[in-house]
Amino acid sequence: MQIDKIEVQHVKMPLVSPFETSFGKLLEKDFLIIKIYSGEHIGYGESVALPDPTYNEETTGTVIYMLNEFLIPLLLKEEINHPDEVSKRFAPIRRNNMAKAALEGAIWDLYSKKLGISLSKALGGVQTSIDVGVSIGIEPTTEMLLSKVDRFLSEGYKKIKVKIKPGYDLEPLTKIRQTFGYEIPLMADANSAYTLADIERIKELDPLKLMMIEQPLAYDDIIDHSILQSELATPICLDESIHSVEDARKAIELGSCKIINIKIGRVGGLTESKKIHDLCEKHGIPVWCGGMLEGGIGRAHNIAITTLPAFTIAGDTSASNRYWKKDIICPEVTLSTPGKIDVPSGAGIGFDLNEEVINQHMISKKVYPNLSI
Ligand SMILES: O=C(O)CCC(=O)C1=CC=C[C@@H](O)[C@@H]1C(=O)O
Ligand SMILES: [Mg+2]
Repeated sequence: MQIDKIEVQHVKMPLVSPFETSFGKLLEKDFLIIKIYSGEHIGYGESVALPDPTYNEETTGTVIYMLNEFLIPLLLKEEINHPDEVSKRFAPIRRNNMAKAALEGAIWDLYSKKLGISLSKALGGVQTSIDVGVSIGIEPTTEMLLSKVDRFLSEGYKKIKVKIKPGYDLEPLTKIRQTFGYEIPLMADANSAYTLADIERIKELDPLKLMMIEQPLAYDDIIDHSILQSELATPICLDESIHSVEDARKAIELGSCKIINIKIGRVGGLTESKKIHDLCEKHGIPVWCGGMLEGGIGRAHNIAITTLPAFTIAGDTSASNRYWKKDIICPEVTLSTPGKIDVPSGAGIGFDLNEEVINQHMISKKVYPNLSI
């Protein structure tokens, strides 16, 4: 695939409502749109890094730096024939997975557009519509939390994920169970807010019969999680600790989790996501696609990977209007039937870009001509 030029657009969009986790509050999201031009086709990618290094070590700023100094020059060095070659080409560069995934995602989109097939099909996806859930931040009051749960349940979302932290855990979750019952698919995400010293407190959540508790312990741990999982009835789902198929293998071998959340950006791209999916499928570990409050391009990539068979649990990929007044793609992502998103059948990600929205929120744009041509 010949690359004619690469464009990186930096946009900043306000969220429809603040999103608070155990590590901070987000009012807007700044992110990068990657466009890779090749003949008559353009492949689209999105950097999902947050503005601050609080979820992981990357930020939009570090992604810009890595793209500029290392990854784009490496990508342009020699022709790529298949998207799987991108992660191999980037392998000498340590971590910076979200920067790598942003470019690799655009190459996957380009590749499937050149073949005239959907990204889902190019990845080996089988589902034509996917179950989706919603992630709810730490809310200022229990009433506000309950009203959000109520709204999202009425929209049919198939998984309600609630952010927790010490002091904001048992009580709000119990209130949700008392109000909506034990049938609703409820889980909690702690974003590493606890340590093993909190084991008794975490075990108090077991009677709530949560689908899972996501990343209760340190962002870089799989040892303590294995100890916790051996004492906890609730399945642990790892998010922050899994950066590669190797991490997943070790976590599965240690018994650190029973479920894995795959975020394309966190693991360095779609090729690695597929590898983690395949490994989990082999070991009977269900997976689901985590979200990073993506704009429409990232959302479209999430939809495509979720069509693989072991994605048996609804992911975080909610409709565009969960986060945006107007998304950067057209059509926007909507629920086709309650709690479901139809997988687009058009070539590549299957969505066009809404350039008007992008231009309205654009902070800067950089163009990289392929000087080797
Ligand atoms: O709806 C989404 O995109 C998921 C939002 C979400 O839960 C998260 C986004 C970004 C960082 C974290 O706070 C978090 C997560 O840990 O899964
Ligand atoms: Mg998480």
